[in-house]
Amino acid sequence: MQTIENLLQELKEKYEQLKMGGGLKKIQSHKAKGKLTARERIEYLIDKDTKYIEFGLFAGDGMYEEEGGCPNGGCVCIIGFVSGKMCVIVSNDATVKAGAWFPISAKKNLRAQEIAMENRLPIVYLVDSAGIYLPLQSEVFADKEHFGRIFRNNAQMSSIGIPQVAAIMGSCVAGGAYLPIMSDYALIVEGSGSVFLAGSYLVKSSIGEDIDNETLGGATTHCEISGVTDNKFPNDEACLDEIRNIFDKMGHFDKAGFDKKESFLPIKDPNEIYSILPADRGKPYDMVEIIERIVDNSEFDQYKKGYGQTILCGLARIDGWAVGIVANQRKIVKSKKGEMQMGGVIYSDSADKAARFIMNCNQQKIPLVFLQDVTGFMVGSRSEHGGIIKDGAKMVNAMANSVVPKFTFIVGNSYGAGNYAMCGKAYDPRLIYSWVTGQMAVMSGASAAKTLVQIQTATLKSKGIVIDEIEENELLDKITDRYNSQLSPYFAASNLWTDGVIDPLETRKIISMGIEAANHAPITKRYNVGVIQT
Ligand SMILES: CCC(=O)SCCNC(=O)CCNC(=O)[C@H](O)C(C)(C)COP(=O)(O)OP(=O)(O)OC[C@H]1O[C@@H](n2cnc3c(N)ncnc32)[C@H](O)[C@@H]1OP(=O)(O)O
Repeated sequence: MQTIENLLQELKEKYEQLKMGGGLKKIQSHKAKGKLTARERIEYLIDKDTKYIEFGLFAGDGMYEEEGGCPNGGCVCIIGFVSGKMCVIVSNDATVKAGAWFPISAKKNLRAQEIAMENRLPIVYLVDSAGIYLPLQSEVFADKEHFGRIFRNNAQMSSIGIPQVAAIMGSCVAGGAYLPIMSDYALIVEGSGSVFLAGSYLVKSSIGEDIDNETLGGATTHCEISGVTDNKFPNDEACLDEIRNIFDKMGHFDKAGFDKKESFLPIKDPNEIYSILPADRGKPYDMVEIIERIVDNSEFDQYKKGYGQTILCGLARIDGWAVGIVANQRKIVKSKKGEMQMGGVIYSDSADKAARFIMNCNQQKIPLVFLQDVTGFMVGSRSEHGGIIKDGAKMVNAMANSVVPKFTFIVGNSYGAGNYAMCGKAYDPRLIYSWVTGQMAVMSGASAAKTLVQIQTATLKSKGIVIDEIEENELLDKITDRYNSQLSPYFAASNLWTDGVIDPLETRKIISMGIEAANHAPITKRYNVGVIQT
């Protein structure tokens, strides 16, 4: 059983390793060309001593070992501040296969554009990419959510008024050439920046023309002959300074109007979260104790405290922002009818309460925060006959149709339909992070194995094959191991089912910056839950 200290150490080590992108040797040869690395470009560009959120750090981790790997999904993405303006920054990492796009790179870039669009944040592209990763072209080229979607988004973002600023700081090849040129600004660095639909090798092979890449599509060519780029800069720093100038003059747009007051730290020590969370995921604990270590002044104003107690709902402030919190209670509780309810399980009454609370938050323009530690909805005849499906559906309906921004944190388990009802990735949380203690799957390894073994032995029996206890146990172990390897928060983050894995102490910052980002996008849609089962 992993202690939280071990899990935090694992996070630290993974972060240190992933920060190195394509590795030391590749960084050295990249810098020898006079270029800053993807991370250095971001560090130089953003306002000093301001907070930022990185998303997609774990994208592709462990996914393409046979290809040499694609750490960080081949680009670094953050939400941060440039000249006082909040924005999304996407910085290609040319130390990873010359910044070529793996399938997961497409997913990550689309996520960055989605964050910019949902929150109406300006976006900066620091381009240094060889275009599609050719050996995997069939997985990244032609489908709806593949490479082409980026330029469709460039066009749509432009039409809805989202500023896009691009700097060509390395190669920008083939289809990728559209990205900077479809932005409002296309800056280019002399010597290292180049942009063309086909490089010199392809030009030679297709039309027989002999030309070098710089003459074909370098900074001077595009600033003085084709007019494709706006201005050239002698080095990365000068180009990044110009982006800061552009942001400095950018105007301010309407806000959503979420409520913010003076910020107060929790009175109860947030470090105590580490000791409240049990290392054994099956053990109960009081989620109120966790919430009180996240919210301002440790003040959590519970809604219907005595009813539907396996879900906690209530209002609070986080860094001054008003929030509505929906959290799974892991304590064993006694229902109003006197029955004992298991912590972490959603019952009819808790789903019913949460649905109503979510509706209230929408009515009052209060952003929602979901804290997941859920094993699913209650099973069995008592629950089914009590209509759990319609109460669960009501909660899903209220949450899915929410017009206020939602933020999700996987504190512990995230299993089954509990993941859905508690605003999993499919329900458009503006940001979704897993704590190091998070685990996500359709069910736990042990439950899945028991279920699958029952199905498989029944199938074999129907064919006249009976397996003995030893064989059954081997099957059980095999399935449990496979499920457990996929439960890890890093597996989810590598697939971009979440935006990352965090130390619980980062939760306040992510919620605060997430609401600040969301405040850039006025709510234009009326809350309408459609048909609700009563
Ligand atoms: C929408 C349609 C498209 O996007 S088609 C994309 C077509 N792309 C291309 O033709 C670009 C091919 N690449 C190049 O011309 C050069 O790599 C450029 C971008 C000029 C960079 O050169 P340079 O800095 O010297 O790096 P390098 O060539 O040593 O490459 C480093 C490692 O990356 C690899 N690489 C490069 N491009 C791709 C690619 N598109 N697909 C797959 N792998 C690519 C190189 O093979 C090299 O790999 P390794 O480090 O030797 O393992």
